[in-house]
Amino acid sequence: MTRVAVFGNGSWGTAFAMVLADAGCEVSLWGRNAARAEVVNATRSNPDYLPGVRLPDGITATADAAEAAAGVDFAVLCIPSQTLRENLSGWKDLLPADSVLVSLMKGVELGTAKRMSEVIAEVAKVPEERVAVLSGPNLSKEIAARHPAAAVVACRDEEAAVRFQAACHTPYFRPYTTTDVVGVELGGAVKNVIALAVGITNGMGMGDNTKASLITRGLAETTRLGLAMGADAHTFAGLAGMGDLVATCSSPLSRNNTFGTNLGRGMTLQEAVAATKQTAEGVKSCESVLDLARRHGVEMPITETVVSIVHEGKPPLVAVKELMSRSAKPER
Ligand SMILES: NC(=O)c1ccc[n+]([C@@H]2O[C@H](COP(=O)([O-])OP(=O)(O)OC[C@H]3O[C@@H](n4cnc5c(N)ncnc54)[C@H](O)[C@@H]3O)[C@@H](O)[C@H]2O)c1
Ligand SMILES: O=P(O)(O)OC[C@H](O)CO
Repeated sequence: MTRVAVFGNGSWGTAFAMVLADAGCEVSLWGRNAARAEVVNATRSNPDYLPGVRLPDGITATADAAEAAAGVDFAVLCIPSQTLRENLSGWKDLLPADSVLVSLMKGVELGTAKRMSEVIAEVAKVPEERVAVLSGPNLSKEIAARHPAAAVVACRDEEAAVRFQAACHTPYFRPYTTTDVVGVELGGAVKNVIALAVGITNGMGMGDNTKASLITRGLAETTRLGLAMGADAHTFAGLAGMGDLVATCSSPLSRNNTFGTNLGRGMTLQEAVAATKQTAEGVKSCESVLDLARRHGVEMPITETVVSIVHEGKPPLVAVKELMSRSAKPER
């Protein structure tokens, strides 16, 4: 039987542990809070993150990383992106030498502008063939309700991607494979920034034309960055690109979208942070995505606008006017 450790028992870590268990894996679900792990085992539920959802018997929760990592084929990492480096430093020596490390995270590291798979390879000192990424339109509550959805597993080693695809394939969760790790990770990280932009305009009372324009031009700037970094343009038309943008920018379940809506309605950054119980990766990653864009000489006007509103205190109305008054140009 395939053994998998999921590090991170928040909403996505728990929902994805369900997918793995439904696919027939033996799953250990690690969380830093021992009391929460006990509650999960005793009640077969995670009331803090997925209230009302019954967890399959194939999941065992633990706060002991060594216990979680013992003998696993795959170590799935699902904690806030900015905490990965520190956490993984403590876990790397516990993982079996032939295990594959899989990122479910959708962020870019502040300061280094590194993608999560790069942080994993660097910290765990593993070749990129042992690092995979899963991304796509996967709002955790809908996956936990077993509504049909698809995703992409990306790994430089296609055979490893196919093995993980089999480990998480269920009647309601359909994973595809690709070797375009860069494209899949950028799709996941930048869509959070675009969802903030959509949320902001939504909170300001703007409608669906605005949303569709931001999604489409957001995809254009994501693709520009991706091409500059060696990604495949097709990836951005797929599940990790357009697919995730549509889900995140349309859904009130999205934390990034909701965070943006709160800002657009007039909350300060501090108020919006206080109103957000879970991880909204775009709030920090908008700065690292912009950093990445500048390192690659790529123009990302929507990302720049989001940074100016979220971190530089620019009033949303002023920022939108500036975005719209940029010089006219051909569509590309
Ligand atoms: N929720 C979703 O629908 C969804 C879907 C796809 C991808 N993701 C991505 O998955 C990642 C995790 O998101 P989530 O939704 O599970 O977040 P969450 O806020 O629901 O849970 C985060 C988990 O990380 C833990 N955590 C927080 N700080 C930590 C630290 N310093 N050290 C160790 N653990 C810490 C929390 O206790 C919690 O268990 C993010 O990168 C997110 O973008 C989320
Ligand atoms: O709630 P969000 O904004 O982090 O989005 C969740 C997922 O990434 C959607 O695929």
